[in-house]
Amino acid sequence: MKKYVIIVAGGKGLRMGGEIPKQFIPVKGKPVLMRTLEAFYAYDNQIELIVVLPVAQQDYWKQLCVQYGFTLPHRIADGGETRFHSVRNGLRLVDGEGIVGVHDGVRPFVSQEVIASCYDMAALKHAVIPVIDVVETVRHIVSAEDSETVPRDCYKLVQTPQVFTTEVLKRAYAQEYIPAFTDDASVVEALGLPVYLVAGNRENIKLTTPFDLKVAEVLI
Ligand SMILES: Nc1ccn([C@@H]2O[C@H](COP(=O)(O)OP(=O)(O)OP(=O)(O)O)[C@@H](O)[C@H]2O)c(=O)n1
Ligand SMILES: C[C@](O)(CO)[C@H](O)COP(=O)(O)O
Repeated sequence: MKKYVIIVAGGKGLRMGGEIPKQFIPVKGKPVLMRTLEAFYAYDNQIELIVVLPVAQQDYWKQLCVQYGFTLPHRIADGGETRFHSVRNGLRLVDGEGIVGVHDGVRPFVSQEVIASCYDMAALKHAVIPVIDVVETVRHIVSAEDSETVPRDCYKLVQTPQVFTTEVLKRAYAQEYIPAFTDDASVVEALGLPVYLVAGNRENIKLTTPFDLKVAEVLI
């Protein structure tokens, strides 16, 4: 079955701050986004790579590709107002039937095992996401004076790639946007469909703050 991945890199990176958008920051000498694309190409060199970037950054990305000799074939879609809108723009370039993953451009440390298990299970279950255990105690906060410990086994941390049959993801993204759509699973669930969980890898962090960049330098 044909495979696609939509790599979303259309955000503003406000929590990271800095001069360069976080997806272009070099980690051990190579921009994060290139490392992310390479992870999917290493999994399957026939996978169709779709990169979502703000219109204003697309020329810069093309320059970086020349500068770094980056030649993996990929198509570019325009970033949108939210992650939801960026995914929807990327999905417009998915033209056939198959399996489509959505992955954050700023998660370069996804393992080959996790990519493979998400795509393998998606063919059977239609909607699959990787999750990891919560490793600290969790409190539910009502107010500064009113909070309580909750059972952490009832919660998981959600990663990407989130992988679906193309039919399911296209139907999901035809819905109206609501702010509760923070990932692709939440969009698919709004159709009333179940989402299947597989084990993620703990290194698959989302580079969100400057602290994460320090961790990234030691993960390579
Ligand atoms: N309009 C948007 C917003 C987010 N993303 C992408 O979704 C992923 C996860 O989002 P996050 O890490 O929260 O990125 P930003 O929205 O850029 O960060 P911030 O909230 O700090 O501005 C990132 O790869 C980001 O580029 C996107 O493609 N389009
Ligand atoms: C999609 C996601 O990476 C799953 O963990 C995450 O929700 C995106 O980050 P955001 O902070 O919600 O934009």
